[in-house]
Amino acid sequence: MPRLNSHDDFTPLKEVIVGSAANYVGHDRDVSFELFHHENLKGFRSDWAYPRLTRAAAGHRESWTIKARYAQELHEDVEALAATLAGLGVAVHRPLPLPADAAPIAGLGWAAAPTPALNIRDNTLILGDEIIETPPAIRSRYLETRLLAPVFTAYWEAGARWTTMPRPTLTDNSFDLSYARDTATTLGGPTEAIDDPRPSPYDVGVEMMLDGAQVLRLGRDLVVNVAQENHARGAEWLERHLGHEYRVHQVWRMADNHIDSMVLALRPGVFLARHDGIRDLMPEPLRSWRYIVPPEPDPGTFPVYDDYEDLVLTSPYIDLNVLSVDEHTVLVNEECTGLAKLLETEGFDVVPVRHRHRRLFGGGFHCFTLDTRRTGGFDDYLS
Ligand SMILES: NC(=[NH2+])NCCC[C@H](N)C(=O)O
Repeated sequence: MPRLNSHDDFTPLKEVIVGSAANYVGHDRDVSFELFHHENLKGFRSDWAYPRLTRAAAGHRESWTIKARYAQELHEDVEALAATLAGLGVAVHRPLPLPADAAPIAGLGWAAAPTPALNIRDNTLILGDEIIETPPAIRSRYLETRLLAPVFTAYWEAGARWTTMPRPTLTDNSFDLSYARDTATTLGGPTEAIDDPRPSPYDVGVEMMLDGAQVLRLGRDLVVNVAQENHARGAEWLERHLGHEYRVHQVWRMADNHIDSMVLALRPGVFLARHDGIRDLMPEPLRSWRYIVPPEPDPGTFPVYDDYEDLVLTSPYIDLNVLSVDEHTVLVNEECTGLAKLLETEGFDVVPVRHRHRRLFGGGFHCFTLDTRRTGGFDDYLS
């Protein structure tokens, strides 16, 4: 195994981990899930269609089944993504697949059904030669990085540093609700009301939670999205851990959590951004970069889902979540022709890749991958 080296999202990609969609059967709609996906779920009208789910408020686990056809199609698309990357000469590593009959996992005072290591950008941050497992905010994802342990072990054996941020207990009282309160139209819903935390003997107060996908990596500069106190504590940990070598730029509420469908760096000096206002939310030294803004998403390019049965977890801007193979080559959803054309006009080579159910499973190509070796170094892109 060569050495872990990944400082950015755009220098030539040599090795990557591609997530696994195997056995993605459903979601446990507990308080941690409802809160994390609040922005996309708040408009979801199932609260009156599924009164039976109010049972969850009494402490039952409620699971939400994903239609087998969608899970199968997702699995096909993810396997094809891995094959495309391998075809481009990138060494592809994979997590362990979630077993078909995975038993629920348990923490102190809770249990949740695990989901596969699919959106692997979320729970790990690669900074140079260091693997940092970040503290999950969703209970069902608590052990997700264990499915990556064989790959991480191989990198560790080849000299990587391997760190785990403090693990949260994830009781109801661990969560800062302020972002959801400030932005929501309704709180709670069909399952567990997020603004009615139940006391637990394991309560430790508001905890550190930060996903790798809240961090944009640019060599020695990191842009970290902070939307509430859980994130602020995670960002503070990162600053103390990294010391003075890195410049950590906190941005306030660019998104509810992940920023990789808001802004991605395509090459030094060029961002892909959801809208031009992103520029003003970025740290001052990055406002002079060029911001490429794709055309508004075309609703006709998404599969038609059932309003009541299919949980839509992402915004229609999810196709902005591209993956760069180098400073000229970008993997783009084949349905997103507007974005592909624009990137071609800008001088990029576009590799179209199929990904049908990006709205059901929370991510696009950037979310589903974790680049472990690129040629770029600990560079200063601001000077
Ligand atoms: N790393 C990820 N899972 N990113 C996905 C972010 C999706 C974002 N919440 C949206 O609705 O567009």
